[in-house]
Amino acid sequence: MDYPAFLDIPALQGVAGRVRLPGSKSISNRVLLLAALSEGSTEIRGLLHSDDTRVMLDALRRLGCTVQTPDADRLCLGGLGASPPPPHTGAPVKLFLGNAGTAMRPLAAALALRGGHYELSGVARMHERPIGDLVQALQQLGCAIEYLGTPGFPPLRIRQDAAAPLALDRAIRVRGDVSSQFLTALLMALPQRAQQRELSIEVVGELISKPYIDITLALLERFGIALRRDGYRRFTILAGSRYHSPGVLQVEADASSASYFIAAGAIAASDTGQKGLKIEGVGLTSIQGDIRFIDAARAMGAKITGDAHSLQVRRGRWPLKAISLDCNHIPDAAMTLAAMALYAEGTTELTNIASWRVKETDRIAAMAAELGRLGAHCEAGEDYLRITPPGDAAHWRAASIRTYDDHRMAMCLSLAAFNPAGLPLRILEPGCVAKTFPGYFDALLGVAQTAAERIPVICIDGPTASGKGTLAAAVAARLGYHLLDSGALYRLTALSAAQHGVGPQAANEAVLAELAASLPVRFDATRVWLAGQDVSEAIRTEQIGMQASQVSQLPLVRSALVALQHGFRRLPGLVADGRDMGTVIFPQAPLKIYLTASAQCRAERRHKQLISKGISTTIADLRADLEARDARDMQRQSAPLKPAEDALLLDSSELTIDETVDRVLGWWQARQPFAH
Ligand SMILES: Nc1ncnc2c1ncn2[C@@H]1O[C@H](COP(=O)(O)OP(=O)(O)OP(=O)(O)O)[C@@H](O)[C@H]1O
Ligand SMILES: Nc1ccn([C@@H]2O[C@H](COP(=O)(O)O)[C@@H](O)[C@H]2O)c(=O)n1
Repeated sequence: MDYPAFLDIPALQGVAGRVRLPGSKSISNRVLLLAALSEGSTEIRGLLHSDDTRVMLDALRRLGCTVQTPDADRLCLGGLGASPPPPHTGAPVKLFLGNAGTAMRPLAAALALRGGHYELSGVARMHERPIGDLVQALQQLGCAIEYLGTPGFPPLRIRQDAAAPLALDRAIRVRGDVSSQFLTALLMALPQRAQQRELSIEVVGELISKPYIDITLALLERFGIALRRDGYRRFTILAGSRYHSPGVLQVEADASSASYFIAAGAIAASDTGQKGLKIEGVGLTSIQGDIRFIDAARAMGAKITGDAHSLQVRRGRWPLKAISLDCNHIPDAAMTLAAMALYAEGTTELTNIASWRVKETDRIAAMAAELGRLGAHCEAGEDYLRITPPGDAAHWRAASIRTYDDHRMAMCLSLAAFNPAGLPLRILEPGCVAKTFPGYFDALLGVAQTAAERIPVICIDGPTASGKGTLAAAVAARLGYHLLDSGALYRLTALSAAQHGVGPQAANEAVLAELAASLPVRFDATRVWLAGQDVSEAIRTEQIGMQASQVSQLPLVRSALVALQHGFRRLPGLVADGRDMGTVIFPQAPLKIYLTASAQCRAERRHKQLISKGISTTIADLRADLEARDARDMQRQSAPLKPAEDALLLDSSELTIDETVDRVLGWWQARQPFAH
């Protein structure tokens, strides 16, 4: 999925419908590693496809695991099981783990205990995320693991002789108060060495994020590992433990990702008669700790019901109620409470969140800064955050939100688009959501509702071959907006008419209008389908272009296509190219461009375009054709081609494509309210 450099979200009003969430990141990466350590193959269903699971999968492939994907929902991973580790004397196996803590920590432990020669590295931020307590615990055992950069942080080198004895007769001590991932890493790695004896881990300090340990324990059990435990202080892996693939394993949808939609359901009004939002793939009995977010959301006012596999959310108390909460049990989802606090009466206090400081970014500082940008007042401490929302609608600001390469910052702050002031919101670098939820914005905007007038439209009208389509597509891509190529609809009508043996002349107006009104058309990112047939090329011929120009003269045909064109106005916005976008179809559009170029220039461009497709023609013929088409478009009675009164004129004769794009984006930016 290509994300733009920023995404502007218009003010949102409601949510309704259903949303299907991607698989849990925590479960996905644990299951991948456990399957890799098992004998035989594991079929994993519902695996999350994101940056973090991709780096884990790449690493497992490099380690020798086989990976097959029979379809989009299933992945079969062949485990390493009893196969011998690579020699510690050979060249290192280099593993790049991006910014995935759920890959770096468990792999470091698993490979140190497996033996071999490895180098584990990640992005710059990963090299700032602590791993010293885990490394120390492994060094206590006698594992040969060292830092390749700053002590206490990745990158790491592991050079471990698999045959060398390890100090496994006493309990391994590991700190639990910095990251629970250190304990998870040891719990998943140690069963490799538990065939002959039982192995114990002792947690030093108060364990944080206990629910993540519960996920680890539940999954260890699924893979055949038996444990004895004393609360969260001591864990003993029983002698004879060995990883067995469970065969098939279904990954639950991500409970942390659910938190954004739970919050949206609690914040956004839904139309009378609608039941709010249904969240599918994760339910009330989830094994993920972040499911307890629903208790906090309920305390703030959300109405949440559900079953084992889904949740139903709607707004209850309004405004929301401010809460004071120890968030140790929901460290990731708690960030969403900070966004909900924007809509609460009073000050919300989130405590015991020190772990936020060592995540993808310093989340306490980042959250305080960005909520402040929206008009909230925040007080940030070492391990707490207090949020007082903007006093009233007048105190909200149209903000340009920094996301710090942190997916959760982007997703949480997107909820500010429901602000009562009706202000749009800009999210910078929205692509960071790919870490756990690549389709997040499509999912949110797919269930969000707002008045059509709030959805911005940029109209680009002009004569044939002036570059409208090229410009419109580039502007839409840069803004993350939808695209309407209205000429394609007239071309489709002409093609459909030809297929039905109906000529494009006025005598057939009623039949042509009927065909236009019921075009069985489907657009995807790059192709156009008519009655299930890919007609992307068929509608682009000069002959169909000429017939399109003829059918477009007919008022009944034009009216028949209006509703279809309005249907393209979807969140977050639209760039529409044609002849009457600014004058007839979207007369209230906030930006209208009338794009021209000299007839000679347009004929030359079209000539070049056709030659590149292997179609031979002359510039003179093309010029005559396009002038005839322009004359017909400009002189027709119904919706003639002309600049809208408030259109900006752009002559591209002397401009490159990039220059026209920059010019339009410059005009667009100048009209946006975002403070920098
Ligand atoms: N500023 C420009 N400089 C040079 N070539 C350009 C420029 N803008 C567009 N072109 C080229 O001109 C050709 C026609 O552009 P395009 O198809 O976008 O025009 P159009 O106005 O959408 O045409 P139509 O009216 O047939 O839909 C394309 O090959 C495109 O790459
Ligand atoms: N809004 C529009 C768009 C197009 N037309 C007519 O359709 C013909 C084909 O359009 P292309 O942009 O794909 O070349 C064009 O010649 C116009 O006559 C229209 O009327 N209104």
